[in-house]
Amino acid sequence: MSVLLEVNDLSKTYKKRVLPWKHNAITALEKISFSLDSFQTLAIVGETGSGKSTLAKLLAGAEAPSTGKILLNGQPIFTKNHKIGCQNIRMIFQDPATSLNPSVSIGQILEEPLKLNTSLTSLEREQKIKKTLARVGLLSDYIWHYPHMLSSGQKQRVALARALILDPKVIVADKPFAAMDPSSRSQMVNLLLELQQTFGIAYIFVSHNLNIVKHISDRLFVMQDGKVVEQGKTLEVLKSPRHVLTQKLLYSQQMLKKA
Ligand SMILES: Nc1ncnc2c1ncn2[C@@H]1O[C@H](COP(=O)(O)OP(=O)(O)OP(=O)(O)O)[C@@H](O)[C@H]1O
Repeated sequence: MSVLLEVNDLSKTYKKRVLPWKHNAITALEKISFSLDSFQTLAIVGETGSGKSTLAKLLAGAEAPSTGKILLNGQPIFTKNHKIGCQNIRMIFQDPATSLNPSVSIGQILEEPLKLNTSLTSLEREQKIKKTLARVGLLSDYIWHYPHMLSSGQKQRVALARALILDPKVIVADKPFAAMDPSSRSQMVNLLLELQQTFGIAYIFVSHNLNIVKHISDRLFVMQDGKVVEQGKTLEVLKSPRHVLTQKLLYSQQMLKKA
């Protein structure tokens, strides 16, 4: 049987205009290959500008890769069938304040992916929205709320509901807790773990927070300058980091804790 997600030689080079007639190539992500199964979480950490968000965006189909393929259950997605990719790999962004349209109600935000990707009737969509809100711990009344009426933790739950609503196999979360207070953050971590246990979702989790990464992930990639410089089982990498960058990240996290 094939693995859930297989990534082969995925890379991204951006062209940046430096003069009106001249572009420089920026390799945001060098060729990367890996696989991930249901119930697994891969965490990605690294320095600022190391290519973490680029990898997340490529995996979620938000950007086209320069090279490489993404296979889901052995089938190429995004290149051949964008819709299957969009349904099965969903993304949660860093800042729900900007990723949720402020002029649209929560009900409409959650209905949009259903309208675009399913043939559910209006009543079925409403039922699915209420069920999904309950799954993320929000009352069905939230359908009538607007993003500005919610706390940052509630907004991120709505963003999670929007990701969950199509019953995806993979969720890519790009620094999803960066704008949250520690208590809402730990509630969200527990919620993500619960959802994984129940639905077998695979997570790709980009973060700067090694404590969360330690708690939530099975495997870890450490990135620098568009390359994975260290990888392995999360607990082993964090216990005996071999690369100097991993050691540096651990050291700065420990210093932050002491401060
Ligand atoms: N649309 C773009 N056009 C040009 N360059 C880009 C673009 N997006 C990212 N880059 C460049 O690619 C590199 C990797 O950026 P990326 O956002 O993936 O890093 P990151 O590891 O997620 O950083 P951070 O942790 O600060 O969010 C950086 O040099 C960045 O400037």
